[in-house]
Amino acid sequence: MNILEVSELNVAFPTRRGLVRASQNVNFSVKEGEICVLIGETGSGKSVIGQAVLHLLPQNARVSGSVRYAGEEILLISEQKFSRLRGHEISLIPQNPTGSLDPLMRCGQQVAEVLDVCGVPKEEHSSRTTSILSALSFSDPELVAASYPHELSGGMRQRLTTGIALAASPRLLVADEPTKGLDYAARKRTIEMFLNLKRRGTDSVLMITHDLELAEMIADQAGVLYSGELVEFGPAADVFSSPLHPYTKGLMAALPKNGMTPMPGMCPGLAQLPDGCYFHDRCPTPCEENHVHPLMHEVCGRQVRCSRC
Ligand SMILES: Nc1ncnc2c1ncn2[C@@H]1O[C@H](COP(=O)(O)OP(=O)(O)OP(=O)(O)O)[C@@H](O)[C@H]1O
Ligand code: NI
Repeated sequence: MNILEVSELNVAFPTRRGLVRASQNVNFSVKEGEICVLIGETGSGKSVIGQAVLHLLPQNARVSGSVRYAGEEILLISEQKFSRLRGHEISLIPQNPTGSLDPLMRCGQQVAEVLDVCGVPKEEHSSRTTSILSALSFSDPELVAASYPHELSGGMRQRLTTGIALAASPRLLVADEPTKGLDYAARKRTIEMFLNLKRRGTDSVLMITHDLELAEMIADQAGVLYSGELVEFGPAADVFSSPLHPYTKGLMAALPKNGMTPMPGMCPGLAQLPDGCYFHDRCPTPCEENHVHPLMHEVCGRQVRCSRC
């Protein structure tokens, strides 16, 4: 069953430079128990998709299309209706863990507070908190539960906010750049934590990240965004091992294990997008005719937006 279905999602921002088309006709879905990762360069429109799913887009955003959660349309429903889903059904791992923690409350209590709201009996709070913290790769979960946020490192705080998001047993977890700004050790722990979730196999996750190594390790499905559009979407193992779109090929070639070959050029401005292929100017194998904008089509069980594929 699909826990999340995004169809024909369009998000645009009116600006002085013109209409910034941050998300264009985006289509993808996430199955229950699956980890779906969206990758792409800065400004390609990854976070905007997460914000649309979580009703976190700014007021001035022009939004159209459909986002279905467990079969129910949620994109343009009232904030009052959406607030019943937020936290319990759909939970966000915030980018800034420090701002989302209460500095005066012990970490275990902050997890237990969520358990309480979700109706978990008081006598189970302590054992449930310990098991949640263990799943997050904390070597001493009891000690973490008894600590205050300032006593933890940045990486530990990041994992704790994930624990708080998981405590409500949400059916869908959205994580935007969970390894951003973490040092080597903290990033390693965070990756371990997501690998634990993957092994558990019950959590549905939409992850947005620049971290291609993390994406490759944990994703079941991967979507590649370029200039606000998906250019490739399909099983992550295939996308990483045999990319089809020339942009995906360029991203993979830039990975350290593949020789770190940088991709030349820049993506076009989202307020002045060309009519044809957005990747045309950077493409190592551009098509001769570039009048028609390529559509997503199926190739080898994947969706690809390239007229040469
Ligand atoms: N409120 C806004 N007003 C105008 N433009 C915006 C607004 N929010 C986002 N954008 C633009 O939309 C585009 C997509 O932004 P988004 O944050 O989704 O990119 P991203 O892929 O998540 O990038 P990063 O990897 O840097 O986080 C960017 O060009 C951004 O400048
Ligand atoms: Ni982002």
